[in-house]
Amino acid sequence: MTNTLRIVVGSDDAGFDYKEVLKADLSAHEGVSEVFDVGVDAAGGSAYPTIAIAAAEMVARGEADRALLVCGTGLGVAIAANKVEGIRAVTAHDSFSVERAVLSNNAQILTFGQRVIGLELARRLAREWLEYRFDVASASADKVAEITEYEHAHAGSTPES
Ligand SMILES: O=C[C@H](O)[C@H](O)COP(=O)(O)O
Repeated sequence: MTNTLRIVVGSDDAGFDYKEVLKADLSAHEGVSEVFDVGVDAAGGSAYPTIAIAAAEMVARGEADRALLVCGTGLGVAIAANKVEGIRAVTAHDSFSVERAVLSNNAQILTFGQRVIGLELARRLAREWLEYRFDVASASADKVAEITEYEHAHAGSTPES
C-alpha cells in the first residue's frame, strides 16, 4: 500500500478500552506508518476535551495525518476537535458514513462512542477508514474549501446574533 498514514489515537476514560484495541490494530496495519497515543493511559483522568484537542492539534500541525478518538458517545471528542482550526472531525458508526467522512468531507478525524457501537464494528470501521483517500480533484473539494474559507475569514470573530 502506498501513502501510509500517521495516526494519533486518544480517548477519555469512557473510551479507553476501545482505544487500546484500536491502537493495537492500527499499529499492526500495513497502511499505518506511525501511531501516536495522546492518552488517556490506564490511570485515566483526562477529560475528553483535553485529549481531543491534543490530538487535533497534532493533526493541524501536520505531525499526524489523521486521528481516531473514542469517548462514551464519540460526540464530545468530535465537538472539541472541531474547535481546532483546520480540523474536520466526525462521529460515524456506519460504513457509508465512514466512507463519506473521507471522500465527501475530507475529515481528518473519526470518532467512535464506546457506549454506542460494538467493539468488532468499531474495529471493522477503522480498517475501512484506512482505505479511503480524499480526492482533491473531486466534486466534493469545492464544498470542503468553502468550509475552510469561512473558517479563515471568521477566525477569532464571533458571529453577531
Ligand atoms: O461526549 C462525551 C463523552 O461521551 C464522554 O465520554 C462522557 O461525557 P459525560 O461524562 O459528560 O457524560
